[in-house]
Amino acid sequence: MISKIVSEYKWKLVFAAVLSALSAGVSLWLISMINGSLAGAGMDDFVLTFLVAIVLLFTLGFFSQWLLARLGTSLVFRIRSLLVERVLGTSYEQLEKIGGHRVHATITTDVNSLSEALAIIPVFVVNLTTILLCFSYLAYLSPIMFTVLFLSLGSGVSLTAYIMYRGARVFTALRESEDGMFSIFKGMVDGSKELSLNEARRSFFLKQLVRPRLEEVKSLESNALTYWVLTQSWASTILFFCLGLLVYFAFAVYEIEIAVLTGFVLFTTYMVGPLNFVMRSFQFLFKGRVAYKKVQSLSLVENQLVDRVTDKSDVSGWGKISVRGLMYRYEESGDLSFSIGPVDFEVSEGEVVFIRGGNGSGKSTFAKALVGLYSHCSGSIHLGDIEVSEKNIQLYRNHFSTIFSDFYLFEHILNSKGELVSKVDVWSHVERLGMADKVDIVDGKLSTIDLSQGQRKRLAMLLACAEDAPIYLFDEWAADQDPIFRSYFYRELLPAFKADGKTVIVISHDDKYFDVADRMYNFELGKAYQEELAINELELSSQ
Ligand SMILES: Nc1ncnc2c1ncn2[C@@H]1O[C@H](COP(=O)(O)OP(=O)(O)OP(=O)(O)O)[C@@H](O)[C@H]1O
Repeated sequence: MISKIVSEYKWKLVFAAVLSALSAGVSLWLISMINGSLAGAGMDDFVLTFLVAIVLLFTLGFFSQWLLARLGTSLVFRIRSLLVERVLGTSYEQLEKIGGHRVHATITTDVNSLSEALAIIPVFVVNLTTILLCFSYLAYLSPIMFTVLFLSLGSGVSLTAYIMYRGARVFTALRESEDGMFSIFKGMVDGSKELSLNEARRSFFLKQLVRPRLEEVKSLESNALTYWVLTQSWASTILFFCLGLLVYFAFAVYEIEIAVLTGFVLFTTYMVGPLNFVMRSFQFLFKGRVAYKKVQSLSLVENQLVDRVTDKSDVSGWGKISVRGLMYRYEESGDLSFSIGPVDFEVSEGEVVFIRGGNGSGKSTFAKALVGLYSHCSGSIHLGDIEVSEKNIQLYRNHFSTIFSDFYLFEHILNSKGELVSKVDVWSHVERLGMADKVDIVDGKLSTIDLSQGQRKRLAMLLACAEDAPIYLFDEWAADQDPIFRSYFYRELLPAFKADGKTVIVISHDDKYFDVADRMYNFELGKAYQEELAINELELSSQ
């Protein structure tokens, strides 16, 4: 991802670096001009040349800084966009493994660190070049004095490098700890009801979870900052130490012309700025490196088709979905890892299929695998005669509209082509779902989603109906409905969907309505059993 961004911004980065280098070059020119005057060079053209240099310094300095500021904001925009595209392109399975809080932390924290590091690179290179130019000039001025400067500065910089290395390790630990902090913040927002209500839990949460974690972050942060402040102060100190050494050397050890010594003093003093910048940059570069590793560790996938839309109503005539020997295991350490399968399952076009089973028996896990959310399954899924594979998985997924028990209700209502619906097209669904007096649809958007859980589920069904996919999958949808609407769902809505040619897969604990099913599967400990006889039994019970 970074190489892609760097190649996109290559010329802008180079241009900013060239402008900054020219600006630094003009500064050096000014200093050598002043040094020349101090050494007794003529003053004939001094004023004019000096003024030209000053104007150049301002113009180049302004444009290089302005360009870099714009570059910084463009980089944040580009990295953020790319990262969002990658999150959207990455499978649900992978995101579930990563954890929402880590993705969120990366989008907010790592993007800034990465763009800061990238934006600083041109100025870093320029300052480093300035230091090298100063060195070359000083080496030319007096090789012996330069050797003294180089050796003293070199040993100081080696010590700085060691301090920075230690500091970088703290930054990695700090970033890991921040992930934990974001997870706690997520719990605080998601669990605000429970925390507001329950004093003991709130106190435990604050004392045992929040404070220790914040303390840890604070201590790591101040540790890291100590290293950087140490580096900064050391960089300035070492230069002045070198200056003193040079003066001592020039007078007491080795007789040096005063003009040469002035040159050394001027240039070494000038180097304080660039050297400080280079030292300060390491903090951002190290942070950027940690952020880069963090982004890489998420294994987000580049997906060129992330904004493609296929008309869902075009995916008809599929006949039958046949699942054979499907197995899936959650990645977890130890013996506690749950797995489903081998599962054999079938659903034909126009059927209403029920899935039942105890809590934790694997119904939702199977449903996610069935609709193509879990790709690392063994066994096979056939859509008609076609085997579902990596190549056609999105086409397969387009057959489904789902409402899982942990669904997210989006505000915008889209049709099968992914366009915003008009109110007249979907209002009959709103009425059918008993929501006409609760919401309106304005420009394809729900007027409100601040509703009860049962009502939000009805709106989720409205969104599913608007999408017009051939297969609906409802995971314990009726669990939050009142008895009247629950009965309406099983007795009226499901048959109506079937009459409209839809295929419906329903995960349900409502044994009172199992007679609605054309086919029924029972899950136990991750295994599925088709129940032919149970329907007859339930028909009796419902009479
Ligand atoms: N994200 C996950 N990571 C790891 N394991 C999981 C995850 N989600 C579920 N499991 C495991 O899978 C098991 C089955 O969960 P699943 O949600 O499929 O059950 P279910 O039959 O739908 O239950 P319920 O009727 O309570 O909704 C759980 O007991 C748990 O061990």
